Amino acid sequence: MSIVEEKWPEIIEHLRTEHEIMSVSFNTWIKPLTIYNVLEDTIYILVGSNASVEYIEKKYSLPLKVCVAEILNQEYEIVFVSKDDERIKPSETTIEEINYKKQIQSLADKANLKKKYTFDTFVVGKNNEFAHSSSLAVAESPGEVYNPLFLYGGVGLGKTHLMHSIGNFILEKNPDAKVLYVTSEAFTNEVIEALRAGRTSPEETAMSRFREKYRTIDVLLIDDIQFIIGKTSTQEEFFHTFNELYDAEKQIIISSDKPPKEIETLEARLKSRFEMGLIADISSPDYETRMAILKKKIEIDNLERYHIQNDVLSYIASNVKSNIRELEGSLNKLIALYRLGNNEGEIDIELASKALKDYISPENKREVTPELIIDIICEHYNITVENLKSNKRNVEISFPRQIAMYLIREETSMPFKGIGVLLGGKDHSTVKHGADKIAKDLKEDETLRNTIEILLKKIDPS
Ligand SMILES: Nc1ncnc2c1ncn2[C@@H]1O[C@H](COP(=O)(O)OP(=O)(O)OP(=O)(O)O)[C@@H](O)[C@H]1O
Repeated sequence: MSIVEEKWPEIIEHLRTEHEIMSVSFNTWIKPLTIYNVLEDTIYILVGSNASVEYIEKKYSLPLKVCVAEILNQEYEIVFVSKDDERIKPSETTIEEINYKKQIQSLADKANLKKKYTFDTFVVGKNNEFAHSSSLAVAESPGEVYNPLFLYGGVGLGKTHLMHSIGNFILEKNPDAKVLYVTSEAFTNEVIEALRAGRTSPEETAMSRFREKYRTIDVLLIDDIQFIIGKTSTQEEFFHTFNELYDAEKQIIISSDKPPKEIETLEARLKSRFEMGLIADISSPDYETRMAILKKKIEIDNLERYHIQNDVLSYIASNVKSNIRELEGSLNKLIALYRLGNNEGEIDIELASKALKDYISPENKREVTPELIIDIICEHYNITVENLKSNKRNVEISFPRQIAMYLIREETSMPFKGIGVLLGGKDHSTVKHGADKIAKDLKEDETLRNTIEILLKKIDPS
């Protein structure tokens, strides 16, 4: 049973309470809905024979999408289908294809790979063509051509996307390959945990399990290596992992914000290892590439129905220049604003300029604002901003929320009261308690210190 099916009763209950759906409506429209299938980021929902797909789509598609994201912490497209819909009468081959896709999906989950990041969805421009072709070569012949492959470039320019594309490509061609994508934060935290467990248990089983896990991999992708730098024990562990994998001709792919020689605190022996393979950089995209990326995103996310005109896209592409994550964020914000305004009229430049307000400051320089901190925390923990601002108490949400309280307080001059308002109406004492708790835990908890250090570098990379 997929996680979506497992959580379905909770999702519709959440929909019922959040949207105050009357029981007659709930029983007529929502209760009979069943999950037909979940493929990648799309949930196919079967509508009962007495209901109209169009009606349910119009009325409940968006609220349901939001509830799914809130409960599962992941966004899905929702597609309603009726029993006689062509899409659910698969031929023999499509059943096979579906099963194959499901198998690949579960392998990708194990490898920590996001299925949406593939070479097909990556737009190639002058800024990234070398990194792209090197990545493709590595994906086609892992361990054979460029080892290690070292990708570097500024924030939000597609390094992670390319790494996942390599991993997904390899798994698609060879489902038996042992692929593992890991951020250097996760790697560091695993080292810290294994060392801690080793100190309390004499057999040091945690450390040997850690080594066993990392040294039996065929393809190791390690993202944002700059964050392990300066931590002796982690560098040491990484050095040994690297050597073992390299000697066994296993593929290693590393990303960083700088080339190895410019990472000052990187140990010389690691620097020279990284320089043994191929180093490829990604720079900021030019205008044409930015336009192509916006168009690709419209295609992938099925946003054609908003009929966004070229002049509006061009306005976004001309103003958001140096970070593709922000380019995508501007488009999402534009659509969110349009929906909030009851979808009236056309999406025009005036609306686009409102959407861009948070993304560009006068000199196109990024300021450390509370909103930026919230965006970074949500992305880091893979949760939605709505969830962060909600009143949910589960630790997956409440912990990042407390981190937000702490970091906004530390990094901006916003008072507790203002932070509370920004975080969905929390009161002064809740915010103070959250921020104080993180400050206190930081003194004892090395893993938390590592995480906060990384978040701070993401907030202000300079
Ligand atoms: N060439 C591209 N084509 C399509 N989408 C892209 C491209 N480059 C980046 N993106 C998108 O931009 C967003 C940010 O990219 P990504 O997370 O890969 O950046 P990054 O370089 O790893 O950033 P960070 O330094 O923060 O780790 C992602 O949603 C990604 O899909």
